[in-house]
Amino acid sequence: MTQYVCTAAAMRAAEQKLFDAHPGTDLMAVAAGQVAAQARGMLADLGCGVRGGSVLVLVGGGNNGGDGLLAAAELADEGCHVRVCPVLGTPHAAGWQVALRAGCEVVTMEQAGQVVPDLVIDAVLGIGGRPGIPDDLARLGEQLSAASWLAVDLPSGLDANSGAVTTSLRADVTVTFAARKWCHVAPPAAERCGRVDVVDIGVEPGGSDGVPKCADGWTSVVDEDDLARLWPVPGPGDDKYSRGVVGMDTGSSQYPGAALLGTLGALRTGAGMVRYVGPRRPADLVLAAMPSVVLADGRVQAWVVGSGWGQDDPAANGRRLQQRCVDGVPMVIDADALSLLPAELPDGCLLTPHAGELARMLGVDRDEVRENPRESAAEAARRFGATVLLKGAIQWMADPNGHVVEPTPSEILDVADHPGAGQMPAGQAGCAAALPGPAWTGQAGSGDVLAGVCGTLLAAGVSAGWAGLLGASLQALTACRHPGPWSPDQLAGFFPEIIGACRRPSFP
Ligand SMILES: NC(=O)C1=CN([C@@H]2O[C@H](COP(=O)(O)OP(=O)(O)OC[C@H]3O[C@@H](n4cnc5c(N)ncnc54)[C@H](O)[C@@H]3O)[C@@H](O)[C@H]2O)[C@@H](O)CC1
Repeated sequence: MTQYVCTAAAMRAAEQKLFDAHPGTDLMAVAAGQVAAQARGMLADLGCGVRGGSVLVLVGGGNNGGDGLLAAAELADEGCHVRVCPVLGTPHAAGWQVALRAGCEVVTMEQAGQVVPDLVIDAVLGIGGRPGIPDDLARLGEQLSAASWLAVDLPSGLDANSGAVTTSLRADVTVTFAARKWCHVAPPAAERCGRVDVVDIGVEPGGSDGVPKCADGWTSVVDEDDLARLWPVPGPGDDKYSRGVVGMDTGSSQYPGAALLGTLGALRTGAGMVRYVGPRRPADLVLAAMPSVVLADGRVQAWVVGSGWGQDDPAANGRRLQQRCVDGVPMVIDADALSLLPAELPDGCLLTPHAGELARMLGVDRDEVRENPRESAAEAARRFGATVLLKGAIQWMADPNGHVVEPTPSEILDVADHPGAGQMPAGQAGCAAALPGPAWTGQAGSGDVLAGVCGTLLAAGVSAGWAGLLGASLQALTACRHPGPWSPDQLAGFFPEIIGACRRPSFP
């Protein structure tokens, strides 16, 4: 099911809403109970159990430390040998008293580094943490690396609102509250979180009106289950036409590689047929590399245009784009075609700019797009009347109405998975994010491949919004499964394996 990812501010607002509705709620006690439950499970998995186990709780000066102290007290009450170690600021006063009363032993950082416990609970910094940790804490983390680590809310030092990393602790398991934060899903931070368990503490996702909206910091982020559920798979009655014919009008004599990469993206993700209609040089290369590609013009269910056109002859590019608009089928409009958009596009088009291209489309500075990616994508979608997938570390999809209301998980579940999979419910405008991938995918040619993948999805009848989200998520997931500097064409070579595996019922 599509997951919601929230910002730290959104989480605080949701907590506040709960406090306003139910004054006096002791959320920290509930959160601590969940932390203690996780610790019990981890100690059982380690074979020592709570009574025979040893736990070290690293405690910060805020509420995250308070969670850790109350969890420490619960475990000590149950006979666990618990040491608490204040590492930053002054510990939460009430939590400290409770932990001491329960018999927790207080140790300094130096003492903590001398004995490796079964389990370390990292309750130093949570959503209130600024990125990075002091050197002595990083050293302690290394000294105790042989222990199992449980992070409360997030490994200390990560930024709740991004996948960026500086110095941080690492966890085998992270227990977080109500919803994932960006550091739990976006690499490379996500790799430091271990397994992330989202637990219910009574805080409901959503802003003041109870609806989880991008504008309030709640984003639907595609996950592997969505890929498994929504990727179009041919049935026994399908043929190449019903699966979808993708027309590629990409590449140029100067940039023939874009034609090859996009066509590869389309072929490796299930297009029934790919027609390539670009210039002679790329056409020869495409056919030599992919003999199933048809070079003749003809009926298509979606066009992919713009990748590798070059910018030498905008007038010719404009005519090229116009020619493809005439068919009236959905199009993926990429790269050099993005600056030439006509006043009216066919229904169901997907624009795939990166930040620089989106800045040019909107006539704003690139930094403005970088600082407000979601809003910029929404503005472009509204202005150009097409769905926008803004490429980057977090890939935002915005629908043409420029609204930021999202399909709810139940609405997503209702869609048939082929064809027409993932149609957004009528009247619902969407803004959501693709599953984030590693930074390795930020390389020349990735966008060309992605355009072809999205072309296959559009041709299969998937809506533009979901085509962008699923295409970008497939590329991210493939790069996660094959970490390292694989080139875009090599990653495209793994697409069939990833799609095949995720469609298997046993896929986790
Ligand atoms: N608001 C609530 O009622 C709830 C909060 N909960 C917990 O509270 C946490 C948030 O608590 P806080 O807002 O107190 O924030 P944190 O406990 O995450 O940290 C805030 C404290 O750390 C200091 N600090 C931040 N970054 C630092 C850095 N890089 N180096 C040194 N010091 C740094 C700040 O000055 C502040 O004193 C959540 O992550 C969660 O664990 C849970 O108990 C659920 C309920």
